[in-house]
Amino acid sequence: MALKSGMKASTRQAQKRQVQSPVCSAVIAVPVPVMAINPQAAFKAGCRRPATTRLSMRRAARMTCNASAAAAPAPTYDSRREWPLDKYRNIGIMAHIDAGKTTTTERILYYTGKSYKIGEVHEGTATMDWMVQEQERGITITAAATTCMWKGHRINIIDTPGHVDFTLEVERALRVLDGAVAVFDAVSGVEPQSETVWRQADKYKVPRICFVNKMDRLGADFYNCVKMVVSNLGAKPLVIQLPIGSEDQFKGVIDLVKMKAIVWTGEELGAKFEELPIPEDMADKAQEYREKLIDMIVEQDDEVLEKYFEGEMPDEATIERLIRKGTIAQAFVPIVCGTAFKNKGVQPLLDSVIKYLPSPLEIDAVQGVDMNDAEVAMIRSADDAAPFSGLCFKIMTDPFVGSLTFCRIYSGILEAGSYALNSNKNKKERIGRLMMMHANNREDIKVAFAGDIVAIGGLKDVITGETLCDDKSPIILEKMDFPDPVIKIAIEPKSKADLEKMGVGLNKLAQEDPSFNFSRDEETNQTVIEGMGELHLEIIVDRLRREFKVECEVGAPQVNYREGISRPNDVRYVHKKQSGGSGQFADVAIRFEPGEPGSGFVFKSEIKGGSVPKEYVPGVVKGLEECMSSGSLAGFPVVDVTCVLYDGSYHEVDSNALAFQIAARGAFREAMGKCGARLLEPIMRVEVITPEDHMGDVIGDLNSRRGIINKFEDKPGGMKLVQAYVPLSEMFQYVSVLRGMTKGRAQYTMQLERYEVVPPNIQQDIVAKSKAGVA
Ligand SMILES: Nc1nc2c(ncn2[C@@H]2O[C@H](COP(=O)(O)OP(=O)(O)OP(=O)(O)O)[C@@H](O)[C@H]2O)c(=O)[nH]1
Repeated sequence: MALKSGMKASTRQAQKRQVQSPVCSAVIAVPVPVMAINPQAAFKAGCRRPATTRLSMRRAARMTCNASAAAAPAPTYDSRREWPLDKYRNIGIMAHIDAGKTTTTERILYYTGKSYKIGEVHEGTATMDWMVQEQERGITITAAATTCMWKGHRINIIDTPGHVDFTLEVERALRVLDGAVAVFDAVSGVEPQSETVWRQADKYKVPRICFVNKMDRLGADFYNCVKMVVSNLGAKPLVIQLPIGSEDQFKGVIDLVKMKAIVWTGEELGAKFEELPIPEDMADKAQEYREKLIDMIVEQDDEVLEKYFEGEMPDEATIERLIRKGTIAQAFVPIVCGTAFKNKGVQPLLDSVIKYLPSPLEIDAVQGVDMNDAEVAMIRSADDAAPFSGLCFKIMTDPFVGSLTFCRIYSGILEAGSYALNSNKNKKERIGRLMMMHANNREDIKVAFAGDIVAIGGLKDVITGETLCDDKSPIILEKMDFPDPVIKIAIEPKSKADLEKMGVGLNKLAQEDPSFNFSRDEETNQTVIEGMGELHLEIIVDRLRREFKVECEVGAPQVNYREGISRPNDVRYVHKKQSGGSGQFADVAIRFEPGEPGSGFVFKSEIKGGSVPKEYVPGVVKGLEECMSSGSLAGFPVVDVTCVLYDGSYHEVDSNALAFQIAARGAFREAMGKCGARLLEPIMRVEVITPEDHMGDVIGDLNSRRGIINKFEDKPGGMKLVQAYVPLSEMFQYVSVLRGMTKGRAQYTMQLERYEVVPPNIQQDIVAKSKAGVA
C-alpha cells in the first residue's frame, strides 16, 4: 500500500493606468460506452491520460483529425444544441507579463463582434481585466472567460495572467483547455514566464499556436523570436507567416500557405486589409520559408510525402489539413505575427485558431476513476449522449450572484435546475443557475453541452478541482495539482468587528484560490496568510480591505520554510497509558527515509502476520500526517519523507486507532531528532534585464543576497540578462532596490526553482526566532 499526499514583482515603474452562423444539428442521442482502461496506468501525475494508453489514444486522436472524424464514432448531439462540436474551439491566451495577451483578446472580441468598442489596457478599460486591482495596475490577475464567434465557429477564450504569482490561474485554465495561443513580444522574444507557461502547456499536452505580437515596436525581431522558440522552449516552430517590414514600417504579413501578402491599409481600429501579390523584394525569402514549411508538414502523411518526393506539391487544402494534423499531434507549432495594438494580424490569427487548433472531438478523451473504486480507470468522450461529467476549475465570488463555479463540461449535458453529483464528496448539488460568462458579465442559459465552459451559480460545497457528474454513472476526473505557498504575512484586524469580517473574507478568498492559505494563532491573536509571492498577498489584502471592508495591520513578508530529514533511521515507539479505566496501548516500528524532492508524504505498510492489525493502520497514517503539517524544528511543514511501517504490536483490549495515531506521532517526533532534521528554503530563479552600464551593480547586489550567478545573455537594445539563483528570504522589496540602483531602467522576474538546505548559521537564527515566537 502506498499513500501519497502530497516578479516580475511589480517591475512597472509607476503603476501604469490601465493600458490596456450557427449550424444546427439535431441527432438522435445514442449512449456512448464508458471504457475501462488499465488501472495501474491511471492517474500518472500531471497527465491527461494513463501512460500505457497514451499511445493508442493519441493514435485515435490522430485518426479523428486525419480522416475528418471518419474513423471515430460521430458524436451524438442533443436536439437543443446550436453548435456542433467540431465547430468549437476552447482556447487560452498565455504568455509572459505584458506580452499583449489582454490587448490581443480585446481585439479578438472586437473583430468577432463581441465588443463594439475596444478597451485598452493602458486606459484601464479592457473588458477582460474587470477586477479593480487589474484596472489600477494594468495586469491580469484572474483568468477571465468569454465566448465569441468567428467564421461559423464558436471560440471560448480564457485570457490568463502573465505574472508568476498567478501561475495557478494559468494552470487551472490549461487543465480544461483544448488549445492555446502563446503571445510573445517581438522585441523581448521568449521571456521567463512564457517558458513557465509553455512547460505547463506541455504538462497538459495542449496544442499551441504562437503569435509574435508588437511587430510595430522599435527593435521588433520576428526571426529572433522564432530562434528563441527553438532555443528557450525546445519546440519546433512552423513559420506560416512572414512579417512585411517591422517597427513603424510593419505593414502586414505574407501568408505562406496561400502565398499572398496581407496588407493593412491603416492602423486604426477596424482597419481594412487587402490580399496582394507578394512584394518582389520578399519573393526569395517567402519561397525559402514556403519550402521549409512544406518539408515539415509532408511528414504528417506518408502518401503526400511520397507524392512530394515524386515532385507533386500538395494543394492548399492538403497543406492546411497537414498543418492542423501536426499542430494537434504537437509535432510543431505554427507561428504567426502582427501587432494587436495597431490592429494588424488579429484576423489571420483567428483564422489560424479555427483552422489549426483542435475541437473537443480531437483531443484525448478525459480520464478519471470510478468513484467507488479508484483502481478502476475510466474515460469520457465529448458527446451529449454520454453521462454528464464536468470539472470545476475555478470559483469566483460575485457580488451579485454569490459564488460562481466555472465548469468545463467533458461529456453529456447539464440543465439549470437539475442535480449533479459532486463525486469527490459523494454529495448531490443543485444546479441553481447556469451561465455563459463574458468577463464578469453573465448570460443565463438553460442547458449546457459537452465541450462547453460555463459558470454555475448556487453550488454549496464544491471546491476547485472537484468533479460534477451524473449520479448514475459516477466518475472522478483527474485532479489538478496546486503549488504550496512560499511566502506568508501576519495580519491583525483593528477591531472585533473587523476580525469577524476578516474570517468571512478569508474563507471566501481561499475558496476561490487554492494557492492561498490562512491560519489563525489564538495565542498571538494573529492571522497568517500564505501565498505565491508579495504581489499575490498584496492583492489578497487589498481585496479584504475593499470587498470585505476589513481594517487591518499588515506585517512584513516572511518565507514559508519547509522542514525535511537528511538521513534514514528506524524508530520504535510504544504508547502505553494505564489510568483507572480502560488503558491505551500501541507499539509501532517505522522506518523514516528522506523522499525524492517533491514526493511529499509517502506511507508504506510492510506489516506481515498482523503485528499491527489492518484496522489500526489508518490511525498510524493520520498520526504521521498530522506531524507533517508542523515540524519539530520551527513548526514549518515537513516535506519529502517516506514512512514505512514494518512492525509493531497491539493489546487485545487496550489498542485502538487513536492509540496508534498517538504512537505514530511519538515516533515521528523522535525521528525528526534521529534523522537529522533540517530547514529548507525556497530558491528563486531571478532574471534581471538591465542596461550594460548597471550590470556590475546588479551582479554585486545579487551576490550580497547569497545569490549564485548562473548566466549572462545579450538582449535586444544593448540590454543584458543576468540570471541568478537567490534565496527568497533575500528578495523582499527587491523591486524598489533595483529601481533605485538602475534609475528604473532594469526589470526583473523571479520564480520558484527548488528548495535547498538553509546554511547552519541562518537555520540557528530562524529556529531561535521561531522559539521566541517571531518567525
Ligand atoms: N506597441 C505595442 N504595444 C502593445 C501591443 N500589444 C499590447 N501592447 C501594450 O503592451 C502593454 C501590455 O499589454 P497587455 O495586453 O496588458 O499585456 P498582457 O500580456 O495581457 O499583460 P498581463 O496580463 O499583465 O500579463 C499595454 O500597454 C499594451 O497597450 C502591440 O502590438 N504594440
